[in-house]
This record gives sequence, C-alpha cells and structure tokens, in this order.
Amino acid sequence: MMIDKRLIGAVPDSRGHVARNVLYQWGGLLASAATTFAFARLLGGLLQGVATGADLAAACGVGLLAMAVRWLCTAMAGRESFLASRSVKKALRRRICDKLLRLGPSYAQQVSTSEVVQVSTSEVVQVTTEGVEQLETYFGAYLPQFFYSLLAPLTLFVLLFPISWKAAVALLLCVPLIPAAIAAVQTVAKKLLSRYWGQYTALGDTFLENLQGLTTLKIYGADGRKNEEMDREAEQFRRITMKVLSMQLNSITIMDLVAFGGAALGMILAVGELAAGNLSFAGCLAVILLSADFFIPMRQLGSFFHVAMNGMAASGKIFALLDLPEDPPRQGRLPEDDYTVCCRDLHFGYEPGRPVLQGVSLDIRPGALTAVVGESGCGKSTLAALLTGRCRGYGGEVRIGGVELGRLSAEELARTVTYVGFAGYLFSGTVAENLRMGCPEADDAALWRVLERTWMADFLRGEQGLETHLEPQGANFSGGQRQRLALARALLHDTPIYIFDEATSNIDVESENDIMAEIHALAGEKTVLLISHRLANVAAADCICVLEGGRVAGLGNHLSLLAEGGLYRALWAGQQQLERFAKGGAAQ
Ligand SMILES: Nc1ncnc2c1ncn2[C@@H]1O[C@H](COP(=O)(O)OP(=O)(O)OP(=O)(O)O)[C@@H](O)[C@H]1O
Repeated sequence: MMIDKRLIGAVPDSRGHVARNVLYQWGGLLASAATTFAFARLLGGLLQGVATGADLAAACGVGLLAMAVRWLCTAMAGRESFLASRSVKKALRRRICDKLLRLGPSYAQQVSTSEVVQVSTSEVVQVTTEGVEQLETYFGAYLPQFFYSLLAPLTLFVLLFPISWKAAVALLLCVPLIPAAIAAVQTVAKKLLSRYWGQYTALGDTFLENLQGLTTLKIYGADGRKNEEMDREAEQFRRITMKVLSMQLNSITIMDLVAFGGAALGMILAVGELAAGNLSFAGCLAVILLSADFFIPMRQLGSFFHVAMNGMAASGKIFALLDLPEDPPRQGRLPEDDYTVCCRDLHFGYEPGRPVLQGVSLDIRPGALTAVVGESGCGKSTLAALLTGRCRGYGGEVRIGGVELGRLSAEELARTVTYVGFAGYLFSGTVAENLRMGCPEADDAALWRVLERTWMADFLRGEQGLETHLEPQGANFSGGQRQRLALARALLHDTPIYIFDEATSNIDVESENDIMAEIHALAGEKTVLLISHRLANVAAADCICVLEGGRVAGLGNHLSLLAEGGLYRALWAGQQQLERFAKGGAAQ
C-alpha cells in the first residue's frame, strides 16, 4: 500500500537516505524507551522506599544521555529527510528535462496529441515544479515513516513482552487498525485526489492563459466575463479542496480514536495486572508510558499519508510524461554539399480524418528563392512546421540532400534549418546576448555586420550599441525593429536552409522592404523558403508554389502562374485592387 516501486526506483539515491532516516528514528525510540525504563524503575524504587542516591544518579545519567542521543537522532533524521527531498527534486526534474529534450521540437505536438496522457504544455510546467515538490514529502517524510511505523511497534513489543505479555500483545494487535482505517479511506481518497489534481492544473491553465491574453481581454471588454468563468472554476476548486480537507480531517479523527483507544486498552490491561499483583509498579508505569508510542508512528504516518497521496497523484502525471513514446535515435547525416529540399506526395494532419496537407510535391533548391502562397488555412505554416521538425508523423517523403527528414536528429535539423516566424522571440537582456543565441562564438564585428545587413546598426549606435537593453519579448522595441533583430540573429545562425514564415507580417512597409531585400539576397547563397500571404513579396521568387486546401494548385514563376490563370491570378488581382484602393485612400 502506497509503496510505489517505480517511484522509488526512479530515485535510487533516495533508498540510502530513507534507510538511514529510519535507523535514526529507531535510535531515538530506543533512547526514549531507555529513559522511560530508568525513571519507571526509579519511581518504583522510591515508592517502595528502596531507591538510593546512586539509583537517582543512574536514572538522571541515563536520562541525560538518552536526551542527547535522541536530539542527535532527530537532527540526523531531519538531515536525511532533507537529503532525500533534494535528491528527489534533482533526479525527477532532470529526468523530465531530459525527456523533453529527447522529445525534441515536436514535444508540444506529442504531449497534446497523446492518447495516454492529456498533459497540456502548461501542465508540464506545473507537474515539473509543484508536482515534484509534492513528491518531496513522499520521500522525505512518508517513506521513512512507513518503515519506522512498522519497526517501532515491533521493537516496543519485544521490550514490553517480558514485562506484561498481555498488554504487549493487545497493543501490537491494535496497531494494524490504523493502516486498515487508512486503506478504507484510500479508496475514496484516490478518486477525490485525482479529481482535485485535475481541477488544480486546469485552473492553473486558465489563469496562465487569461494572464497572457489580458491585454486582448481588456481591448474587447471580455475581462469581466473571463473573470466570472475563472470565479466559477475557482469555486469548483474551493469545493473540491474542502472535500479533500474534510476527508483528511475525518480520517485523522478515525485514526486518533484507534490510537487513543488502543493505548487506553494497553494501559487498562497493565493496571489490571498490577491490581492482580502480576506486575510491579515500575513495570506498569513503563507499559503506561510506552503504550502511546506503539501508535504515534502509525498515527504520524496517517498525517503524511494525505500529502503523500497528493504526490502520488502528481507522480501519475510525471510518469505519463516520462512514458511518452520516443522516436528511435536518428542517425541520418546530411551530405555537406546538397541542401535541396524535396517533398513528394506529402500528407499530414493534426487529427485523424482531418488532412491538412494532401499530396504536396515541391522542390526547394539552393541558390534560388522558393515561395509558398495560398489562402489562410491552406497549410503553409504546417509545411514549415514539418520542415523544421516541429510536427512529426507525415506521409510521403521529405528529403534534404536525399536524406529522409525523419532520419535526422533534432540537433542535426537545428544545425541545418533556421526558422523565422512572424514574431521571433526576444529575451530580456542585451542585444548582443540575443544575437549570440544564433552563434555564441560570434565576435562584436560579426554582430555589427548582421546588424548592418538588417538596417539596425544606425539605430543601435544611437542607443547603447550591442549593450542596448531589451525588455522581455523585446517590448521596448518596435515591431519592425524586433523583426530586424530576429532576422539578424537568424543570419548569424548561418545554416544552409532558411524558412521565413510571414516574417514581415504586421510590420511597417520600410522594415518589410528591408527584410524582403535581405531574404532575396540570402536566397542567392542558401536554400530559402518564403511563406507570405502578400503576393507582391513573392513576385520575384524563382519558384512559387500555390497551395489550395493542402494541395498544390499551381507551380511556376509569377508570370507563368499569372498566365495560367487559376487561384494565383485571382489572389494577385484581389491584392492589387486592395493595394490600389489603399494607396488611393492614402492619397486623398
Ligand atoms: N496545432 C494545430 N492543431 C490542430 N490543427 C491545426 C494546428 N495548426 C494548424 N491547424 C489547422 O491546420 C490547417 C492549416 O493551418 P496552417 O497554419 O498551416 O495554415 P496557413 O496556410 O499557414 O494559414 P495562415 O496563412 O492563416 O497562417 C488549418 O485548418 C488549421 O486549423
């Protein structure tokens, strides 16, 4: 019961700490028993008028020594408990992090689509932080207490048996009633705690999401509604928390009744023996003083039990995450000189029965600019996600330099492909720190070179140069400046393949033109895929792939596609009209 072999096996270091913790607690128990016997003997002697000064000195000596031993044992047990907690946190967090790294860039796809676990990405954060914290009690307090609560009554039984076997047997027989009460509660507790934990993480999810989207909620005046929804969720959580607490309190009351009832039974039996003249006063006193100790460890176990159960519920999520299937090691090596990307009959869907890409065939060649266009939702970003390894599990072929993409490890892919999305993430820190994420060994001159190429150098010279401070997500920079910096970082990364996915959407025209010019220049030396909804940006591309509903609806250059008619011409005509209209509006 409540001894999870897998959990213990997951932190092998903890076994030694738990064993030593039990040993120290046991040492403390022996010390208290020694004090009890010494003073019971002294009091017995005093009552009979046979106690001498030497008896008093001996009892005091034993008492003082036992106190010192007990203090030492308690301190050492506390230390072992701390060490066990520390090794648990370290080992489990390391295992979770390693697992996430092994899952690679497609980790988000895997955790959200797995059928066995339904762990959202923010739940992963909760499980890794608070879930592991909860397990700290399991290893630091519950496990040692579990073994100690078995050892302590047996030890006391052995000590009291020669004094009063009746009382000793009665006390020992009553002890298992406490775990029996715990087991009865456990069936209810397990379900309740799993619901409690589910609601707790769901509330955490909602809270985080609403906090992140607070600006949007304020803009649309939807914060009040969300607030009410969160209130409802919080109320549900409060209710289940109360249920858990009352279940815990009730079970504690039951355990107390068993513990005090059992101790009282032992005491009554001892007093009966004394009255019948079968037991000395000292013996009776020893039984009375030690009878509570039979139950205290088990009773203490009962209090840790609920926290440990909480940890066990969290461990379910942790193991579900650790059990996510991993791809076999990928050992494909790319040839040094061929970075052509070939897609053949590529199929992919996020959910079964809902295909997103349906037989896409496309070559993305080095030294030329290839563009993918199409209406919103046609699958452009999905294609980019597949090429960068963020989505796995496609049908058909994707080859880079003749090597199947599925054979490439996440590291190899990261060394080969750089992805620039519509909002490259900038971290709080300096410009130099952010840029060096692309190439840690780049010197200042190299940083300035890419900043020149992305037209950021002049602006930064007016600030603090490479030491200019960035707020989280680059909040103190304009959208255009953020994208230029993201592009500069991507250029520093210097990979043979680049994918730009709407890299210039939502920024000013000047920044858009500068970034587009750089992308076109880059296409002369690298393999570049440009995804853009704005056809004016791709008109000069060497090859344009038009996607429609996940299928290739046209392939060629701007002029040939216009001549062909079809979707491309319709999109082009629509956008030209809109741009003329916008210019006309601006001129008025
Ligand atoms: N993570 C996801 N889970 C489930 N479905 C998704 C996911 N991402 C995209 N889709 C679906 O896949 C389809 C293609 O989306 P995708 O983002 O590739 O389109 P897109 O052409 O890039 O659109 P846009 O131009 O608007 O960015 C859409 O129907 C979308 O709903």
